[in-house]
Amino acid sequence: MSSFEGPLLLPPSTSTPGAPIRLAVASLGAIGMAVVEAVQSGRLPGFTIAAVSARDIEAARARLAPVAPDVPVVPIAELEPLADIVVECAPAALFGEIVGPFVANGKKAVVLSIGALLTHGDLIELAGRTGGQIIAPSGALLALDAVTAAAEGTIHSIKMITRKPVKGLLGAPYLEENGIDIAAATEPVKVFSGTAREAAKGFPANLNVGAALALAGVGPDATTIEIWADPALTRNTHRIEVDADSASFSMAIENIPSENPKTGRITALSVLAALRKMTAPLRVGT
Ligand SMILES: NC(=O)C1=CN([C@@H]2O[C@H](COP(=O)(O)OP(=O)(O)OC[C@H]3O[C@@H](n4cnc5c(N)ncnc54)[C@H](OP(=O)(O)O)[C@@H]3O)[C@@H](O)[C@H]2O)C=CC1
Ligand SMILES: O=C([O-])CC(=O)C(=O)O
Repeated sequence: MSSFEGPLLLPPSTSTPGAPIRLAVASLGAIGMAVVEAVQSGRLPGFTIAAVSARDIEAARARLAPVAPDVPVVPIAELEPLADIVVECAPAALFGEIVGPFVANGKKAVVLSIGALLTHGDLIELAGRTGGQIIAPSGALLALDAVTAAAEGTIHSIKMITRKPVKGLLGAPYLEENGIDIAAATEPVKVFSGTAREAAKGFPANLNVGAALALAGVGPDATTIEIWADPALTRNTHRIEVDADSASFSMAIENIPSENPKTGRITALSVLAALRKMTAPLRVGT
């Protein structure tokens, strides 16, 4: 259930026709900073960074200074009036606080903490009532185009096997709650096998891709996830295996970590691609 308890069903606010689409970025970690840098460098024509939120406002101002010195850094609660779309790329616990005001006002939210969507169904319903939209880009995963297409028919089974370097999994609540110590692992260790719902709860900062796969396909209780800690790996790898009445496919991605070892570099690029598709005269892929 969402913690958001703000105003409901306000009329959508409109931006001036022809004006750039105003983005709010919450927060300024590996993904947020990469998005800000790309927009500021002109890689995404038609968009502007209107505001950013951060835990440490002064530190964020210092980080922005070389690329976006004029962009205001404000508390999360002040973002919505300043922007048309929010890019949610903060810790999952802040999801409702960030996304709620935008969808309540009929606006779009591009969300990365997709695991949090499994407990914020109310915000999806709210967006349905206000005309807002929650957009979950492919992020660090691949093949969601084929999974959504297959889900229009019947998917018999869907599974993801994730293998990460040890530092891509350290600190996950599931490991701590179950006394699983991977810090000294010298060979691959299977640390989890279960549903996407259980994986999202146990690995909230490490496995948003499992929730994305579940939401694209057959839901969090029918999607199976296996997680391995592999000390020999340098990349976060995800392999998905789908058996459907339209096709069978298996695909894998090897993500080069960003400055945050839990997060693949491709994730921020996926946000840019999703934003670009919103206004592009040609859209490729579902
Ligand atoms: N959908 C997908 O495929 C993927 C999703 N993700 C998810 O995207 C989200 C962002 O990832 P990433 O950029 O790598 O994360 P980072 O840890 O790099 O950044 C998170 C940012 O949030 C800030 N923050 C922490 N607490 C607060 C607070 N109370 N108020 C405001 N800001 C706060 C942090 O500030 P500080 O540095 O001061 O702590 C940091 O700047 C995460 O939920 C992650 O799990 C990541 C990868 C792939
Ligand atoms: O899903 C996530 O949160 C991050 C991830 O696995 C990746 O970047 O490869």
